[in-house]
Amino acid sequence: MNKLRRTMLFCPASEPKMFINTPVYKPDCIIFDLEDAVALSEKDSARDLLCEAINSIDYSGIEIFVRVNPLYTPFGETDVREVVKAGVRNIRLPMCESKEDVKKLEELLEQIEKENNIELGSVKIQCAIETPKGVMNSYEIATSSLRVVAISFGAEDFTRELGVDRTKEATELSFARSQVVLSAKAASVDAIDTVWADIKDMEGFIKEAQNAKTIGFSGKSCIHPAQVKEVHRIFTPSKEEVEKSIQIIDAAKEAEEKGLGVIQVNGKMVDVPVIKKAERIVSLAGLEKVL
Ligand SMILES: CC(=O)SCCNC(=O)CCNC(=O)[C@H](O)C(C)(C)COP(=O)(O)OP(=O)(O)OC[C@H]1O[C@@H](n2cnc3c(N)ncnc32)[C@H](O)[C@@H]1OP(=O)(O)O
Ligand SMILES: O=C([O-])CC(=O)C(=O)O
Ligand SMILES: [Mg+2]
Repeated sequence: MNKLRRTMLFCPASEPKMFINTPVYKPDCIIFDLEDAVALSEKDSARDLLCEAINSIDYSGIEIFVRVNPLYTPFGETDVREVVKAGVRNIRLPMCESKEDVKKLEELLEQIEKENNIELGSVKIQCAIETPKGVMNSYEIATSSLRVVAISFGAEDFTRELGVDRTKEATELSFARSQVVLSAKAASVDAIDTVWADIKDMEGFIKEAQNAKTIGFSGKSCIHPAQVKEVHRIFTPSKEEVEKSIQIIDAAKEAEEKGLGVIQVNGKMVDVPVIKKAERIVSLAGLEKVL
């Protein structure tokens, strides 16, 4: 864990006013979208606009991704070529279904890097898993290239492909979301949960974000600025959690010095997994500057 990816705020590349404002909301990452948020007739102009603007805005440390169109569409390859030449170093690949999809993007990136004197391997990939086939292949996707830094789940396309409605209870998503988390963890990459489309339903959004944290996601995609601060609150360890973790780590150190194994802190057993979890919380808090 060395980069915070709690929030990925989507912003349509066809909306210059919105994309100038995105850093104001301080998401950990911004995803400029050239795919589904952009009308077919606007694809070329949105790409041009984004490439023009990307270097003139101060994103002050926010990680920038661009969601390109899939490589099987007439826009995908040009999207990748132009945004990488404009300086983008993170691509979100939508509708990713197999390791071959990643390999195709990897070959294209290698070619673009060579042609433009860009360090080989410097462009990273986030694979969006949003079909049943993608879910079934999520581990091979996550391990298909050293460039893959994260995999994300997309519930809107997933439910479309499954032929069901997306419900607020999200029972139709539970297996797939957990599978994406397990594949990401097994591959040591980040797992990013899906967007919540009902921007007026904050209660539903918060419930889903809390569940995302509970089942192991590293963060959640957002579509509206109001969602960003809620995800940060949920995914940031609280002061109490950090204090409790420090207490556990200190007690474990003392026990080790005394040659003791398992101990108890505040009536709860503390052994190796508990200590490791406490260390993870403290390290996360360090990244998030809670300490
Ligand atoms: C299934 C998928 O593929 S999801 C991914 C693709 N979808 C997207 O990228 C959509 C991203 N989100 C949006 O485009 C917008 O939030 C919308 C269209 C849904 C709603 O936008 P609005 O009607 O403007 O919402 P609202 O009035 O609440 O916005 C409040 C302010 O936040 C800004 N804002 C809203 N969403 C965003 C965003 N994603 N990024 C930056 N700014 C935003 C608005 O411009 C507005 O700014 P202002 O007060 O200066 O005028
Ligand atoms: O990746 C996401 O969360 C958004 C998306 O494309 C989908 O849900 O189909
Ligand atoms: Mg989608």
